[in-house]
Amino acid sequence: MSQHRHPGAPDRAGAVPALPDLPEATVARLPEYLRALHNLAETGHETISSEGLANAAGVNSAKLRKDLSQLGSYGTRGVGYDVGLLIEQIEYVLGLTQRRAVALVGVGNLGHALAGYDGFASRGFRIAALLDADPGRVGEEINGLVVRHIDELPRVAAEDSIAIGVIATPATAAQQVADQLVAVGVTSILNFAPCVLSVPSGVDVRKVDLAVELQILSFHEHRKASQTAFPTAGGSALTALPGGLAVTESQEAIGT
Ligand SMILES: NC(=O)c1ccc[n+]([C@@H]2O[C@H](COP(=O)([O-])OP(=O)(O)OC[C@H]3O[C@@H](n4cnc5c(N)ncnc54)[C@H](O)[C@@H]3O)[C@@H](O)[C@H]2O)c1
Repeated sequence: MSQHRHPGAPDRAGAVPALPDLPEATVARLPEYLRALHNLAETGHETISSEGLANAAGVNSAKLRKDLSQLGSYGTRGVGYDVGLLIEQIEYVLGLTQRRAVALVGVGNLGHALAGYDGFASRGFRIAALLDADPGRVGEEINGLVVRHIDELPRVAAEDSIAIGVIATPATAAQQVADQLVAVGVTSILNFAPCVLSVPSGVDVRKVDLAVELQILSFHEHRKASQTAFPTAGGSALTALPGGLAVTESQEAIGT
């Protein structure tokens, strides 16, 4: 089967038909495919097999084929996927054909690191504004951008067509900042503060929490240690849980 354009690609008149409703897990893997494809393109690859792309992206090849088939991309038997075309298709689906302007609110330790990171531009994002409530930070220049006071958000949002707001304030201020972003029309928020935000329907919030990732790894470390610490005699080892519970090795300690 040959590769063809995504069914949701713009028609000749420029109208944008509805995109397919992709599973969240597929959407989460598309940026991994895109990163791998850009690396392949940079190293001179024009085509790539599904196995090759799956390896480069660190996913299972059957899953990759299923994900890409949902974009209308099947590759060509014996040849694989056209790297350039697939980049175009994924960038189209992810809405990366236009550079989206990002406002970063909270320019402390984390905000400084994010504002100074050059990698966003190559992935389709432009940090357009840095905002903070601390007058001591206002006026500071980072990576060519001057930190402005959060009170200027309405003007900044109008001038720079802010599409995405990034919150890097303490958790105590995050809800207020989210409300301010929503009030100026921002409908996508990336929240680094360790708290749950309440937003109206139609506003998408993604949360990044490295501590949660570490806790998940801690669980796996704990689980591996429990498996080696209690060798099985006759098939199933007993692991003590707080509260006098016990589970066999074959059960999950969390989520059963
Ligand atoms: N997600 C992660 O993995 C991760 C990692 C590190 C830190 N964090 C979180 O990121 C946030 C920032 O951490 P940090 O170490 O940079 O803190 P920080 O105290 O150095 O910086 C916070 C900044 O937010 C500003 N601020 C406070 N209230 C504000 C408001 N209402 N409007 C605009 N700006 C406001 C402060 O003036 C300050 O400059 C915290 O919530 C922290 O828990 C998350």
